[in-house]
Amino acid sequence: MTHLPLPEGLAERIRACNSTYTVRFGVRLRGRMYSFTGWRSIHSDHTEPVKGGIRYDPEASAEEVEALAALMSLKCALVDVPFGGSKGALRIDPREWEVHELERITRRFTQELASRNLISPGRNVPAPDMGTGEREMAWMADEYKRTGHSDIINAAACVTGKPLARGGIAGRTEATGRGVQYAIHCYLRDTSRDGVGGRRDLAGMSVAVQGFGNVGYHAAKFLSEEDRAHVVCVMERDGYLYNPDGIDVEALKRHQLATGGILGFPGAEFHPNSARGLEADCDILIPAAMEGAITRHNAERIRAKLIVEAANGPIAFDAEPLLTARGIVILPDLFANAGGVIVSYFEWVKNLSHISFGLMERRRRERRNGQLAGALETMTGQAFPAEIRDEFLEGGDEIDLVRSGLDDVMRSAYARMAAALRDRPELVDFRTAAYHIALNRIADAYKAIGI
Ligand SMILES: NC(=O)c1ccc[n+]([C@@H]2O[C@H](COP(=O)([O-])OP(=O)(O)OC[C@H]3O[C@@H](n4cnc5c(N)ncnc54)[C@H](O)[C@@H]3O)[C@@H](O)[C@H]2O)c1
Repeated sequence: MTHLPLPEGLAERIRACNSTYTVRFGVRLRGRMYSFTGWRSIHSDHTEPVKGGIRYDPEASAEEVEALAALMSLKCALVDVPFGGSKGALRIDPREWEVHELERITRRFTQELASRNLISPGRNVPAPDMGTGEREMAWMADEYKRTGHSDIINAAACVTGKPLARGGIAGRTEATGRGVQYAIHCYLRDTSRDGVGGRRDLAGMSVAVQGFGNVGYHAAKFLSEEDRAHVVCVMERDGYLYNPDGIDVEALKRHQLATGGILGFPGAEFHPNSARGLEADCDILIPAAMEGAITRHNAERIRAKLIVEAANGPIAFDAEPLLTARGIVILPDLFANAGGVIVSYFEWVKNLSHISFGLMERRRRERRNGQLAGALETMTGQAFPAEIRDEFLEGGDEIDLVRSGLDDVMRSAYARMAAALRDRPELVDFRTAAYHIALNRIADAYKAIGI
């Protein structure tokens, strides 16, 4: 916080997590009792509700959850969504349990959280993260509704990332991957920077992705299908695939779903040492799996010109200077993977307002296009033929509203970082600029309420 003079004590106040709850509970499964440990950490409740995903991971720990909760506070402040930061985890390997067992465990975990106000539409709103998805969110929302702690009218807003049929919003599942794509677009549009090796068009650029789960798969899909980038390398737990001509992302997803891994995929060369894929020849590297993937041990061998942090904290603290010294640009996690929390905010607002966004968007377009059609008819003195008029008046759907909203918020956050970098030369890179903006916002909130 050396670039940000704060009143005495405030930096300390912001740095520390407000609270971290450990929950331990038992579930009777397979004829015996199994014990589970989980956490929900609240970093900063300067704005409520607090927000952050829940991950299912056998390596989860309280320290990791606290660090991720702090990152959520910064992320929300940077992109200007009105949430404080929180994060949760359950120490479990979801692949070891049947679906009906996972459901019982998740429902029991939800009861533990609900009894401590750690899941609540107005206080604390979880979302999916590593190892969880819309299925777990649907179970959580349903269980929350049944607890005595439920705010029944707004119960659906107690978690985001739900399936559409259970109060979710169009585009949430792919929102983080979509945000990664928009983050890259923002960077390439910025003419004050060099682009990627002097290039600004994603078509033909080579991309490597670590982690082919929710975030990694969607980012790879949009970049290859819509921007015509070549996804040349995909890393997963079992190894990495490399094809300099580009990997068929959809075919690989089908293969992964059918076999549980990427081994045996016919469209690329397989290498068993997964982490070596980080060093593959590519323009853009997208780590989208776990923390600390890039360390001081492999940083010197990274060949990408741009690293986009789709995962939280994929670059170790001491690896970053080694990368930036070589001119590698980093789009930091609090910006690059904010798409999830941004669209979560839309979902939360939708649940609380009890309004169908699709309907709203259709009405808005109908009004606007109706006025336009009227003006054109007056100018030309001719009425539109009925079928053309109908097509012209046809409204968009919820997904259009979500995408344009996400794009808007990402562009604004990027513009704030770029302006900070331009106005304050001491902020040397995007991460420092992002931290500066976010910490300022949080500090202002604390100063306003008096600490
Ligand atoms: N889901 C979201 O909306 C969201 C939002 C913001 C940030 N994130 C972050 O993005 C990252 C990925 O989250 P996700 O939701 O896509 O999780 P996910 O569980 O859907 O996917 C993670 C993928 O990474 C793979 N993986 C795990 N260990 C690996 C390793 N050592 N090498 C290569 N691959 C490995 C897994 O097999 C899995 O396919 C996490 O850091 C998460 O915190 C997710």
